Amino acid sequence: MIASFWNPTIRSTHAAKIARRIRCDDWVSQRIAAARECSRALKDASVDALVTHTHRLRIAAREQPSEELLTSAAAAVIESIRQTFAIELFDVQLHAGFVMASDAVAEMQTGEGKTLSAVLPAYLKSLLGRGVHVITPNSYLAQRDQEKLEPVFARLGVTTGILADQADPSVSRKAYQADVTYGPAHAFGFDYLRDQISNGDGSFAVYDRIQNKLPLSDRIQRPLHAAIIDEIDNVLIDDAVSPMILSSRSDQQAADAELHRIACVVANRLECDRHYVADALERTVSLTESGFQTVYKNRDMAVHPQLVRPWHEYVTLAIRIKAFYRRDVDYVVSDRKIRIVDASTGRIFEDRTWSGGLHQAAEAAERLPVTTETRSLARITRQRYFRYYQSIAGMTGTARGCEREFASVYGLAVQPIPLRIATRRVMQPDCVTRTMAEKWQAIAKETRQLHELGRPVLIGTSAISESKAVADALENQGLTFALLNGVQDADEASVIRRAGQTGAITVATNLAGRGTDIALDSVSRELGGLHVIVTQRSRLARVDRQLIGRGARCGDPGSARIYISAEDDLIRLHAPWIARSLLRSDASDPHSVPKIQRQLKTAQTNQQRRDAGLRLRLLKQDHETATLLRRQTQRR
Ligand SMILES: Nc1ncnc2c1ncn2[C@@H]1O[C@H](COP(=O)(O)OP(=O)(O)OP(=O)(O)O)[C@@H](O)[C@H]1O
Repeated sequence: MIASFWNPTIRSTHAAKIARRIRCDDWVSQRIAAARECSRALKDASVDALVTHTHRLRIAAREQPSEELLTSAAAAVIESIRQTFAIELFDVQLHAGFVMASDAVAEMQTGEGKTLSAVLPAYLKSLLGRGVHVITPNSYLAQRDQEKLEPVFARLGVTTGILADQADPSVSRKAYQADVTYGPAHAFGFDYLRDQISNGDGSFAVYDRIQNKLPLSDRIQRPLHAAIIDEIDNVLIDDAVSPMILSSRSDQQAADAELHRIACVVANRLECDRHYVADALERTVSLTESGFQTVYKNRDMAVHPQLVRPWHEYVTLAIRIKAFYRRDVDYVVSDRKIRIVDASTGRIFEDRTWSGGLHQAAEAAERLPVTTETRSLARITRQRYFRYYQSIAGMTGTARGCEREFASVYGLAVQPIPLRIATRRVMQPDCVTRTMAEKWQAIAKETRQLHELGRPVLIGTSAISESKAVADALENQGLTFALLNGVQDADEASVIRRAGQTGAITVATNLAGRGTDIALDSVSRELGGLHVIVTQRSRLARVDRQLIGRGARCGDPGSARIYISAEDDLIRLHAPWIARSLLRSDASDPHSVPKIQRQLKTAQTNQQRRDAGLRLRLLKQDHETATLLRRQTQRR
């Protein structure tokens, strides 16, 4: 059991078996035709009739899941969506729904209508009455989708719930009692950990829910059954590089606060390569012999009564903060607290802290009160948590490149869904500049030209500091814009609602990079649709593709352009040789652009490989810890 649970070959074989079925064109077209046929019998059915239909399917689901059940479920979903929104589900949406109902990943291009595609698998899995989790990368998308789809499910007699941020356990418990529960991935993971802590036997890392001794009625979650994951590459891959850790938090002043402050002063005196060696990719620092001598010059520090770790570690923490962590990029300061920024979504984590004293080093560097270190109460990797579901499925516009990891880690096959209609997106040639300052000017100029034509423009930046730089450049051009970067008070939903209107200019961090649907008004559609500006290539190509996918959706017109400068993070940190060749050549020479593009793509592929290696290491560690704990428990 444990061996098969961890065996990548068994998982990949399982994925291949599913893939053979869902890749069969005949199977798909027969299912779609049968569902359409069956939905005709339900046309204009009353709510009572639809609820009765669901009731019949629930009985059938308990007896034996079958192809007929799938067809009847699809028919009910088609009809409920038709009655709720007065629209007809497209074939590609049904196709994606069937793929997910078969426990696989549907790769459907951005803007093709994934939100509605998820209704079919969620409805089908809910028929067993054991709860379905519809998991999104963040709370905004969870709430938006639950509000939008609640009437569709209600018409079918299926209840929905939403996991609110920082909700009381009793409120979350109620949300989990619904047939379909929406929420961000971290909320599900942390509720699982909360239940394990209440269980109190500390063995949760090895034994899953079966082992939990807490009565079901006292747990927040029901036993994990089915998960449908939106933006599945973000949830299961990008965010899986670090485990979910539930910790006890205290805002009290740390006993060793003064030591962190002194460490900052010492760190400022040390020189890179002379006193320490820094690895910018791993964000690690090691002291040289000369560094050690300088750090321990004052011998009293080695035996200071408040030390909770060796003195030189305080100094290396302070150096790491100084060298690698940037305000308004990696963290923000608000209410005299450090708040971490999620690099992949641009969101600000309200309740997370760095561990191992790093958070305290950042507080000291920012001259804030230094708080007590959090104590880790429970942890779980995302890989382990999601494997506890009896079935998982998901959807994304960017699964390409992750197929092997999906198969070997989660047993998931990936099925690309054909485009409904050819995209009308015009990719403008990349714009290359030497410096950031030149880039901001070029972006402001292009924005003004498009704004004068009335076209809406979305400028997607990689960090909060960058969004502020763009904002300054636009203000210098006398342009009015909406800023969405997580630190301002603007209501995210209303900014997104206006972003596609004629003449709108929106500057956003990755907050608007995934899942957001920017609707055009009729005039902006006539004028050529949304123009998306990518201010720099991200370290992962999938993040760029998602941002570009905010425009030209569902057959709409639109365009996009990527800006590149020698000072971009991807170049600075991961491919400095590109900066050298860029500075040597004429940046405006169009012949040099394809070469730079190729080099940047290689840098992105290398990053993807490096991250995959990190996740593999984490998985191995997790497996080893689990095996060790299991042996210890058996010996007891
Ligand atoms: N069957 C349909 N008929 C008409 N409009 C639809 C249909 N399905 C979806 N849409 C519309 O298409 C737009 C895009 O849908 P949606 O946001 O679900 O796309 P998506 O694939 O999730 O995009 P992303 O990959 O960016 O998350 C929405 O405005 C939605 O209302």
